[in-house]
Amino acid sequence: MIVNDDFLAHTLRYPEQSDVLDFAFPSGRARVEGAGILSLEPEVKRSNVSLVLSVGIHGNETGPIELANGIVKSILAGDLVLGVRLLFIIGNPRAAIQAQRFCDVNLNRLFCGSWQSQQGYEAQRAQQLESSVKAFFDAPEAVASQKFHYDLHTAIRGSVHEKFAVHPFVPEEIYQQCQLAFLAACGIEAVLFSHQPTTTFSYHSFALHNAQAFTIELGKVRAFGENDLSSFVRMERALTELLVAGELIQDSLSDLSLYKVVDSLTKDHESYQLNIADNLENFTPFKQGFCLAESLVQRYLVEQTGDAIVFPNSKLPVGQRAGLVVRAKPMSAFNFQ
Ligand SMILES: O=C(O)CCC(=O)N[C@@H](CCC(=O)O)C(=O)O
Ligand SMILES: [Zn+2]
Repeated sequence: MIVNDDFLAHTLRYPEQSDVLDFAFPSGRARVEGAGILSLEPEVKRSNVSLVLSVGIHGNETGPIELANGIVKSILAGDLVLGVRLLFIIGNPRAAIQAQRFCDVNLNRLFCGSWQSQQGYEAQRAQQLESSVKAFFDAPEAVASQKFHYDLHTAIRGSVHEKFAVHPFVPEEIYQQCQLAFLAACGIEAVLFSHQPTTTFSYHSFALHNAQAFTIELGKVRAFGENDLSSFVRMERALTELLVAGELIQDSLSDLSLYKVVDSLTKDHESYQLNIADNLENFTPFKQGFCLAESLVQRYLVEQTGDAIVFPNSKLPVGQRAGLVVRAKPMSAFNFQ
């Protein structure tokens, strides 16, 4: 089996690959650790960054897969010189082939060991991804480097802010200004600050590996070949600069909209429903007292005018997250270092 420069094509061709494959590329050495998992070690010594770049954790979120695969292709072909350590992950190859969000269960709820109480393809996949990330961040080469994980997604709905990021829950509430300035340079318009730990992939890398880690939403879900790659140019430029020069390019924070997550909605009963239109956009605000969700168990009333919903979804099993309620905050409400 030979890996050519197109790792996406390789992954879709061999979605069940379990063999490890080592090969050289013009600026370093590569290892396919399993289906959709490619680690790249640059030739340059003392790389100052170890970056996990994951895409397609949800199989049908193809825009980020095409974007990141294009950059990795340029590195493998020798058109870009890799300057940092990279673990490139195409998260859910089986679901990507089926053009589905997932096969058995939502992969992005199975990290931090949650896969242990689940069965099926995604449970096995979460275990495999956790161990690849651990090996990557625990490697001796990572010791002196900064650890980053950017987990790229696209949203099911349209959004008032087309591109936005989810910041992991940080108990001490002190945030890294240079990461937010990097997100701004990537073309991110809004950041949500989580209010509690989760079992998402990015939270896992933050909590277990002390990485600066974010879920990044780059627009709306579209099929392979239907993405407008020109909408990713700022993200592409910022990632390329990071991969080649090890630099987080910076943009002013002044255009970023900041939100605190105030509640996580949970589907608490089969009768659970969200009282919103199917085409309502993420970040649409509500009036105080609006009954946003209800079931035979309870009702959720909006606490404050302006509170908005992100990721609303009630077509999921009881017990799962049905959306995040967020509240806009001024920059002065946050502490940065
Ligand atoms: O649009 C949606 O409803 C889902 C888009 C998506 O997959 N978002 C991530 C966010 C993860 C996080 O909260 O950090 C997810 O739901 O897994
Ligand atoms: Zn997703």
